[in-house]
Amino acid sequence: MSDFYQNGVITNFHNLTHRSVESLEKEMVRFARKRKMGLILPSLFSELEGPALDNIVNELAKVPYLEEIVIGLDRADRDQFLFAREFFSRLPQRHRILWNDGPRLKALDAELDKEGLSPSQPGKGRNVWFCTGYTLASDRTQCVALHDCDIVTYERGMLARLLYPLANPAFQYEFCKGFYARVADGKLNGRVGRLLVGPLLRSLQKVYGHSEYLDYLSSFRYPLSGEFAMRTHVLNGIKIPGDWGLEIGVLSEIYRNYTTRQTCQVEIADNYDHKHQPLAEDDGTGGLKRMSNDIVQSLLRKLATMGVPLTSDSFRVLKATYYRNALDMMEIYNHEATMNGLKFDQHIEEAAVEMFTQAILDAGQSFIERPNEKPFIPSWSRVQSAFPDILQRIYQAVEEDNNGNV
Ligand SMILES: O=C(O)[C@H](O)COP(=O)(O)O
Repeated sequence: MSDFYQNGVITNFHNLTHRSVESLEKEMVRFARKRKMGLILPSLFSELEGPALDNIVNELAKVPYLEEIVIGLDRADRDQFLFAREFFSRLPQRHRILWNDGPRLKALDAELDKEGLSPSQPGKGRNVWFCTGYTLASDRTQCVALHDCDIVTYERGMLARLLYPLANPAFQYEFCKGFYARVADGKLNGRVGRLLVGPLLRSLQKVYGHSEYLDYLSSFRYPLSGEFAMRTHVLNGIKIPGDWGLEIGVLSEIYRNYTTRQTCQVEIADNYDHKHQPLAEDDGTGGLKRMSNDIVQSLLRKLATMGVPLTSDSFRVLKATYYRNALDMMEIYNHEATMNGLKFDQHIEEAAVEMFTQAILDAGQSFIERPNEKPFIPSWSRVQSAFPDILQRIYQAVEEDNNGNV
């Protein structure tokens, strides 16, 4: 059983009673009469061939309260898209697949690009962005959740818990973030969350001074979790980074647009495991090195927008402060692992910290050299002012891809 600690910044929902999924779903079905619910699944075609997604789809097929499922499919050719249509056809809920690499969506993307409104670099952020556009166009839901497709420990109670705070009409929340402990195979996982983001947030406060924004980010127990949910109208006004800074970027946008009383986090699972990426970029996706660089850049760019003066000298101080903090945290995790009878490999952990230290310097350097690079993807409200019919056209393209000839 979890504790019932509240940090005083945002609301924390814990799993105190291990309430059954059936009991939660019964209530969710009732809520769905007033607040219809959707789900966005950003996916790579390769995930359709992996072990996790098959189980996720089987679990989702049993969910009785979902109005719509929007699947963003990246890196799929025509045959793979047709395979995906078949793969997801067992879902009884209304569902649509966005074939991001297909000719219809690519043509729309090219039009947006001419106005500088396209999320140029491919990645999860871009995939999610198009799915949010479709969700707004479809206009069938009042709240929408999002989760990754590589969760090997998925069970549908995670989704019910994630959506509950938004679905309950008696609650005032606009945004909800999932948290859990990433413990699997007898060890602590979540290397970037544990060894980069946690100590970096503390170090930023030390180097640049106290900030309510950093307090807010630090109050999330798993700021990098890919599981979050919001009221659908929130999607209109948020600008997200197109890369691995997506999760932190979304938290920052929520901070800018809503009060902390409208923000909550919920414990969604007892244990969680997912696909692990290598530290360095030897698998073509950039590994944790690219991920950490994107995350640090997203944080730095946000701090700059808040008037924090970022200089090369301060990055060197930040690097040294982070390194000390990270080693201290590592020792704490070592003790945590030992007491819980888990393995702890100090060499692997320290190698990760060294890589993250370099990522901080590299991200700082990129920020100084190219302050305008990696801009946020524009909000849908801006895109609609340039292309008033864009949402209908995305909707139409997706309908044709899903129901017609491709
Ligand atoms: O959450 C994280 O820190 C990253 O996604 C890496 O996770 P992993 O260490 O569990 O692979």
